[in-house]
Amino acid sequence: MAAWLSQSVMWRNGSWLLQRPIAVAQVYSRRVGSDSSAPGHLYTFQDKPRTVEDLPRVSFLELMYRLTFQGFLSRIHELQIYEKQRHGPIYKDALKSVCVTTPKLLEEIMRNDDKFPNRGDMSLWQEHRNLRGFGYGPFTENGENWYNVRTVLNKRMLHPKDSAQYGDTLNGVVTDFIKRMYYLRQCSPTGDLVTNMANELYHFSLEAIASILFETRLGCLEKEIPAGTQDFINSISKMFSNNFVVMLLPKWSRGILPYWGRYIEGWDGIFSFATKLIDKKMEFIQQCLDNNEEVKGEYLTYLLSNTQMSTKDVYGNITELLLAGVDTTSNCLTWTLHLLSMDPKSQDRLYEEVSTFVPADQIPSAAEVTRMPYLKAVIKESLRMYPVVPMNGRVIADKNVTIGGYQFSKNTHFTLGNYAISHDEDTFPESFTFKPERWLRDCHDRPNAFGNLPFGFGVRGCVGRRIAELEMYLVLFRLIRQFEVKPDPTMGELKCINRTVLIPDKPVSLHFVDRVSQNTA
Ligand code: HEM
Repeated sequence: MAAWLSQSVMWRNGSWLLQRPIAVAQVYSRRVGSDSSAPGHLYTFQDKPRTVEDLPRVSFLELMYRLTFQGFLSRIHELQIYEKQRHGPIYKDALKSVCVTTPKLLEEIMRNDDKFPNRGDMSLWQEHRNLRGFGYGPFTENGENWYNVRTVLNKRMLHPKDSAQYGDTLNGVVTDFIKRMYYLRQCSPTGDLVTNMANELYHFSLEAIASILFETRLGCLEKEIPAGTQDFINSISKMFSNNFVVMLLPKWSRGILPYWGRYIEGWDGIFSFATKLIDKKMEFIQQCLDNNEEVKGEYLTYLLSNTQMSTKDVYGNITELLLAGVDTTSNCLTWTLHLLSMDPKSQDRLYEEVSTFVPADQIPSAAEVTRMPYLKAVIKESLRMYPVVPMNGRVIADKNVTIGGYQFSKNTHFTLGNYAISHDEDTFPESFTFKPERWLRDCHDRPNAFGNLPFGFGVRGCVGRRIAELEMYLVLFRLIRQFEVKPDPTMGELKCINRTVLIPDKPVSLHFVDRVSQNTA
């Protein structure tokens, strides 16, 4: 597993998108009639409709018991399913947030979302930006300012035709990754084993997103990873592993205990890496202008030369994009390869598609991969089974809302239990079985779209979605066309744990059997 992920021990309200509990936890006693689990109907025994007071509740002590004695701390995503079984699909959690765990309830929330949707309190991240004079990025910004930021960031990124322009850049990274796979296989005793795929894919994802954001190659796929890049990876680890502790400790302890200092050092390392690359690009653009040359470039050039964004805001935005673009795609790819290795039938079907869609000597284009139904279905099903972001949040601030038949006042915080939702048996029969076919157009019963929203929903949905998908399609296509992926029998059963994102509980080893030498043998 990528070094920083394995070191990262935080549980930030279960989600990397929400970095602090919304309020101090309180212990509640259950009210009479509160354990009904039939949302969507008004309360029949009272004149007034149900309110938040009528919801089933998880107490703080119960939560502590589950995390410690029942071992849910590293399996917080599974706790969603556990609590759903006990309390029904909507309940109040120990941190005063209302949890929803069915596609229908999720849809109700999303359809009532604010004009400027809000995931919750991000003040801890904002504090670092304030301290160092950096602007806020898409995660830390809220309200109208967030909307203005997104209007700029969305261009050249969000629309499929925008992401398609990065096809060649990404293909260059994929080519280097395939070369690295050959090198790693060669180094293994069997000649085809790669022993820490998550780590390899982490480097691939970092190289890929940096090649788009900074329009430069970092060298993460070389035999030796450059020192500066390794410092950046370590800084991410440092920031995340201290984030949770800092969140729990009172502010007065910051000068006494080491965590705050480490947390800030982590952020400083992340920003130092990103700002150096941005400064380099600014110098390049200035040189072009001084020489009366046309300024050509992709994402960063666009932000620096075609928008009104100040330099401190470019620093803030690009750094947050970079942070979001690494462990998300790398983990999804790790799970996808694992699932395919365990399911030869699905892998054969995927191989058939990739080997017939594009001639064997050609590298697929962005347009080609986005037209391949089975390839897309495989990624979608992998994200359903292992949603990279297993829990998300929304604060509905504009208005009072009725969700599942309960009335909620403005500013209610909702926790969206993505993991329980995408394992909802009514929507996904045999929800723990990998079935990419569910997502094919000719499937009779295509599932409710709200059952699987791995990239979120609406205007606040993932800005990197199209780039992430393209990157994953291109690399998966090439890997499966080149190799038959087989499990390593010595690895044992792979379990899923929650470390910010859903990661495997041990390093993933896979055999990559070369299809060409296999066919000619
Ligand atoms: C498998 C890959 C990815 C998954 C599953 C994923 C998932 C998500 C989810 C669930 C959200 C929250 C959306 C919401 O609240 O409705 C989000 C937000 C975000 N993602 Fe991604 N993401 C992925 C890759 C990326 C990449 C590659 C980038 C960078 C290019 C990125 C940048 C962001 C940013 C900046 C936000 C915050 C958007 C905002 O608040 O306006 N993500 N992502």
